[in-house]
Amino acid sequence: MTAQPAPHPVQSAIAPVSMADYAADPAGLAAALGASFARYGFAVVADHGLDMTAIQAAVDDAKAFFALPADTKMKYHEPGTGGARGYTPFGQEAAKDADVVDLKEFWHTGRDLPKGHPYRAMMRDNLWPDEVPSFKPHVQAMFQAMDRLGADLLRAIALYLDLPADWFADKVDMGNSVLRLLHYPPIPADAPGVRAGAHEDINVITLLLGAEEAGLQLKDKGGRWLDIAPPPGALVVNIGDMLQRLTNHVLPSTTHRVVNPAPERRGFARYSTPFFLHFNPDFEIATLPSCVSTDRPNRYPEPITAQDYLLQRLREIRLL
Ligand SMILES: O=C(O)CCC(=O)C(=O)O
Ligand SMILES: [Fe+2]
Repeated sequence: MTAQPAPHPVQSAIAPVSMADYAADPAGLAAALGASFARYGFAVVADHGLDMTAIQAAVDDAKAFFALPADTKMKYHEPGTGGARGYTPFGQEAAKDADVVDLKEFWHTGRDLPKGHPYRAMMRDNLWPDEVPSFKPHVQAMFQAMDRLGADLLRAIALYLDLPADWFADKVDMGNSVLRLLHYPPIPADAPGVRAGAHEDINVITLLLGAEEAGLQLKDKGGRWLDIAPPPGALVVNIGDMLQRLTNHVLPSTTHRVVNPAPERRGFARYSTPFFLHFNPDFEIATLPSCVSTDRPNRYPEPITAQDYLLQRLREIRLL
C-alpha cells in the first residue's frame, strides 16, 4: 500500500482537552470536557491512552477488507437489517431528508453477547470476513478498547451533570454500541453529493478516530461550518441525540458532515472509525430532572426506550 502524504493542514476550531491527568483530577477533566460539549457539542481529546498500534492493526484489516472485490464484500451484507452488522455498500445511507446518498462504504461490529442473553432479540450477531483472518481478533479488541474509553468519558460527563460518577455504568454496560469502520474512496472531480451529508448522531456519545484527513466540520450555533482538525491520534468525541434528549439539550447533539476534499486531495481515500456508544436497549430515556427548569422546560415529557428511539431514527436515514 502506498503511503499517503500528510493531510492538508487545517485550523481547528476546537482546542484539545488532555486526559493525562484524569485519574488525579477527574473534576478538572469533567469541567473542560463539559465546557467544550456545551459550547460545540464536540470535544477533541488528547492523551486518551488508547493503544494506537492495536488500533492501527484493526484499521489495516479494514483497509484489506475494503480492497476486496465488490461481490466478495457483498457476502457480508444483510439487507433489511438496518446495516446493524457486517458490510454496507456504497449508495445505501443518506443523511436524513437528503436527496443524494453519501460517498462511503462501511462495516459494523457490535457487542458479542453471551449465549441466551435476552438482548440477543434486539442485537444481531456479528459477522466476520473469512478473507482477512486477523480482522476478527483485531476488530474485537478495538471494540473493547473503545467501549472502555467510552465508559471513562461517561464518568466525566456524569460529574459534569452533577450525577454520581458511575451513573451511566449499568445503563451502557450491555449497550447496543457499534464500531463503524468507514471507507470514503477517492472522489472524481465531478462527483455528486458529499462524503457524509449533514447529520446528527443518534446514539449517546460518539468516539471518532481517523479524522485527521480533512473534511469533518460541525455546524456552529450561528450556522457557520467550522473545521474539526484533530492533532494526529487525537479522539473526536461528540454528543448524540440520545444524550441530548436525556439532558434536555444541556449537552447538544451538533450537526456535522464530511465535505469532499480540495481538488489536490481528491485522489486520496479517507478511513475513519466512529464508535457509536449506545444505551442498553431497554433503558428508558427520561429527561434528567436536574436538566429541567423554568428557563429550560422539559422538551420530552414522554420517555422512550433506547431501542424504540433507535428504530425510529434508522427509518429516517433509510437504513431500515
Ligand atoms: O468520517 C468521519 O469523520 C465522521 C463520520 C460520521 O460523522 C458518522 O459516520 O456518523
Ligand atoms: Fe456522525
